[in-house]
Amino acid sequence: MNSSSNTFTQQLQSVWASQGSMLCVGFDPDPKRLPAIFQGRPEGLFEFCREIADATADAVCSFKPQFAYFASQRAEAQLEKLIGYLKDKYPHIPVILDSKRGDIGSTAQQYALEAFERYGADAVTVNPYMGFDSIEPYLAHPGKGVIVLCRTSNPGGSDLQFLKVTPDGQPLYLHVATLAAQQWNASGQISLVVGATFPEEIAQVRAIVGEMPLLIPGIGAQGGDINATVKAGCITHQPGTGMMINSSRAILYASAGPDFAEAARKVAFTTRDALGLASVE
Ligand SMILES: O=c1ccn([C@@H]2O[C@H](COP(=O)(O)O)[C@@H](O)[C@H]2O)c(=O)[nH]1
Repeated sequence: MNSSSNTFTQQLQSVWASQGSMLCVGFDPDPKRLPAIFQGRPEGLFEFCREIADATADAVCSFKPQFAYFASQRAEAQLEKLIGYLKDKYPHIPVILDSKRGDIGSTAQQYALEAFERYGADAVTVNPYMGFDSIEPYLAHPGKGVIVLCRTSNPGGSDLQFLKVTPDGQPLYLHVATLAAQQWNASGQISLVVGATFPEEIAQVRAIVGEMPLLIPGIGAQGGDINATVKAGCITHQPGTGMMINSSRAILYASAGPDFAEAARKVAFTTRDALGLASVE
């Protein structure tokens, strides 16, 4: 099925149904952790990620390359090639560029072109700290997904996200969820990032945003609880939908040996099945 004319949200709806998966595999290729056969190769990051994609594609609802792992290695061309490969070979699987952009409108326009035209991503992560005019330029790209940081998975996220910011004492992350649901999402392009490390907050956000898709990092290497996450983020009448639950390092580095792809596939399927089971229990 070619889904290039579908919106990000439509792509998600069909991939949740066709793949029966809420797993998002993240590409965070750390040169120091690549299996030996990829070390020192000019396109080692691309080749490693391609093997992981081919090994896990039938277990996922989305792929999420992390921009920093490519940019730090002067490997943006490999990121471009990877996303091109994913879109050609797996057009039904949405690709999220995780670059967490945030800047004034004129610069945000350039970041939006970078994500959607240079890289051809279906969605991009953005930081809402600079307000709606820093998010609007991404929404000018019809059908593309704009995934706004809300309650991040890291411990330091509480430093700012827990601050009470409204007269009735709403913390910042719930205020972001409220703005996203009530003011920013007229076009239906917005999703939110909520960490699996904070299931109570996932449930609070879900109560505010209805059926809005949630990108949930934090299972696997960060130790988030799969059952608690799925129960907190589920859409009651549509089990198996509503979430892209990301795992990067636990899948990428399941083995550092020649069996790395097979090991990644095994972890991806075990994770997909655990997510599926939790959604129907
Ligand atoms: O709150 C956030 C937002 C983004 N991330 C990103 O997700 C992956 C997590 O990787 P793991 O190896 O599965 O821990 C990574 O790319 C982060 O940049 C996040 O972890 N938390």
